[in-house]
Amino acid sequence: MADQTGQKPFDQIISEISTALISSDANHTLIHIQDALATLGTYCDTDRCYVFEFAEQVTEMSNTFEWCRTGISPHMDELQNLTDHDLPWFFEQMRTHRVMIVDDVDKLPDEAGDERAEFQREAIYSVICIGMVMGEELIGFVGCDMVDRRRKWTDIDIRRIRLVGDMIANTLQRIYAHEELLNVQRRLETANQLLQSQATLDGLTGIPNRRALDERLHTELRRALRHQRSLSLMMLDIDHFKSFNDRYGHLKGDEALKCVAKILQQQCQRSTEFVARYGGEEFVIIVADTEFDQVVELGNSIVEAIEAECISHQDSDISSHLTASVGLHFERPNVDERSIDEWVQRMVESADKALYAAKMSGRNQLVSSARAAVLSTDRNRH
Ligand SMILES: Nc1nc2c(ncn2[C@@H]2O[C@H](COP(=O)(O)OP(=O)(O)OP(=O)(O)O)[C@@H](O)[C@H]2O)c(=O)[nH]1
Repeated sequence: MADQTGQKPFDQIISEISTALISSDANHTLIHIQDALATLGTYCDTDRCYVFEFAEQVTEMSNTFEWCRTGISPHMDELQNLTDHDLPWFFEQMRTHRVMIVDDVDKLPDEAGDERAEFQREAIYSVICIGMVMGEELIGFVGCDMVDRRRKWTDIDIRRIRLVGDMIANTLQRIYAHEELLNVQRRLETANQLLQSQATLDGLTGIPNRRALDERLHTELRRALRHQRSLSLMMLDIDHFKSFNDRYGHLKGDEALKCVAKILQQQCQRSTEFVARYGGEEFVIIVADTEFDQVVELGNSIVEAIEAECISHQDSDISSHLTASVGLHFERPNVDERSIDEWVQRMVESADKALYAAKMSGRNQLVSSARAAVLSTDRNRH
């Protein structure tokens, strides 16, 4: 209800601002805090109203909101990061009593010399600061200044300032909680991304692992079936890697695996090509939508590039350098009653058989599944 001058009562306006604050977003929240200070300043007939927030366990403070009557100079910009070395008496008052009420700045005690000088610099005659408390913690204060005139602060002034202080403290608590929530959310997203990449990348070589391969193979098969395009799978296995490890040690073995992974990535840079570590000393290359001859060419150039890297392997009976064998399965999948899993299984088994044939027929070479079938028939014949 409005009074005789047509003004709404102070408590009613503050209650309206408080209601608006509860449902407002971050930007409007700041405007509503500013409105609350303006209402406080106007109703209490002060010259300046402001909020300071404490930091570093109430040893530092900054002016974060300020309202000034027309003609009164603002000081917010210069009142940042003030410490208890700058204003020791003031900090002590706030920490101990959580209020500071000064009717006459000239009558401040001797130990408040720094404070008196600061208030006089700002032409403040009377000042009042009421602490804002969150739980048990002093988080800041709401203050009012009288400029160029003295004033005896009344109980009504104190009640009004405290009311606005409580409302702002609750609002700041909500803002802090929201910011903290956003921070936690950001940290969770980063952790999730890391977990995701750790779950799909091989720890030693940094290339996709078997899990990633599985996903990609299913995706590529679906695409190949949909568009009636070819799909190839190459399984690569380092030759005599056990004897390499035995002669040069496991660490050198790890280095060799990293080197092979790097060669594979260099050789397979098209978007239709995908390289993964299958496990142990085995790697897999998926090649989508590429003709058989080109896939064979790519496979052969991988075999050559690995030997050309000249990683010494004195215990190999094929070459004095590390070599690898490749089994290739080329497929033009047709839509039939087979499930994707069955298609995947067929391709992997077939490439694996071809790899076995490559090993059996001398290593350091590529064998395709078609030739592997011929080789196995030959073997049966002998
Ligand atoms: N250094 C190292 N060695 C590995 C790793 N994973 C598997 N190996 C080794 O790879 C070797 C594979 O040996 P085998 O499966 O007997 O095959 P191979 O000696 O390569 O013989 P062929 O495949 O027939 O040419 C084993 O000695 C494994 O310990 C690894 O991450 N690091």
